[in-house]
Amino acid sequence: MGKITVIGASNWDMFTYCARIPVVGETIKGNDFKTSYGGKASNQAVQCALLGSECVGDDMIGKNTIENFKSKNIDIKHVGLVKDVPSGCATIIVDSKGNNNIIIVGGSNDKLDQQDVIDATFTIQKSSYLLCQLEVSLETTFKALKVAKQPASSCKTILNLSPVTNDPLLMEMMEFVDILLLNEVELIGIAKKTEEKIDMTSMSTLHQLVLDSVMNKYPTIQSVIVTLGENGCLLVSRDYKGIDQYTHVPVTEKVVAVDTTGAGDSFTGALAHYLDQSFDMAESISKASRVSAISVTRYGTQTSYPSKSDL
Ligand SMILES: Nc1ncnc2c1ncn2[C@@H]1O[C@H](COP(=O)(O)OP(=O)(O)OP(=O)(O)O)[C@@H](O)[C@H]1O
Repeated sequence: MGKITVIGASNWDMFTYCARIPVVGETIKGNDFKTSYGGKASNQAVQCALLGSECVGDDMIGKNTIENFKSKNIDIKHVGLVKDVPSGCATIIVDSKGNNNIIIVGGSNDKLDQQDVIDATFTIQKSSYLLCQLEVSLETTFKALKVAKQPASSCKTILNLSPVTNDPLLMEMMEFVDILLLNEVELIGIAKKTEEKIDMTSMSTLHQLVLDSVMNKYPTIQSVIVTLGENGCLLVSRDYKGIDQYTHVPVTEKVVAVDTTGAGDSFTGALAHYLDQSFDMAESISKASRVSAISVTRYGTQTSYPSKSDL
């Protein structure tokens, strides 16, 4: 099996748990406060590593975070410390149903640039998968995707479209993506639709949105996976059943969610791990769903992720 390289952000997550999310100008009492290592790239690398994959991090963070990566056997060759810049951090408010609101301050993550990617060229091109998100500068992510798809490289690219943006650069980036992973809100975001007008529970409606906003526009994208929370995932793939059909992969077991923060990252990291282990797409999705279902039954982001021995 190859290596999985993850490029993007690492944060210090601060969780406030409360009965409901306050409205603007309101002060309420919370029930609990917890902290955890977070950030989309960092989360995805940790979930890959907990399942047994060899991972390379590529971001800029604090000393404790580097220790956290080391303790998970993540290769930190390309992880850097930036002087005089605070680490990225996320303030997360979780209500009693497990729903959340998040504010992210980029800090050192905003310093990750194209030169950092160029320095990691050899590592990226020798990897089986490159995992990217949209939490660091688009130019940096774009560069990483281009490096991965150079003729000398056989690295496959997975882009997790989060947090979603309608920056025109994103349209150019899509040409370098093999697998696009997004949730239903992000799908509506790139389709430039409004949620109220779409029946989100209809798989055929979501399938049509995937065709119109991704598959018919970007012929290089092989597969699109839309994560649907407790409703599982929708897969549309050129190399699975063809794009005229969709596959709905429901969640394998019903669970009681206490905190869904980072479920998407758990799913993304696990998916890369199982694809790298040569499971086919539908099987990898089903296995990744099981991993992320466990993560929503526990509090926090990385603190909620299961390892191989928990499965
Ligand atoms: N309540 C749940 N029960 C079982 N599985 C769940 C539940 N919520 C999420 N999952 C699993 O996690 C996957 C990802 O969840 P979701 O679609 O909520 O991602 P997301 O919106 O990107 O999450 P986040 O942005 O909070 O990280 C789902 O496809 C599903 O497999």
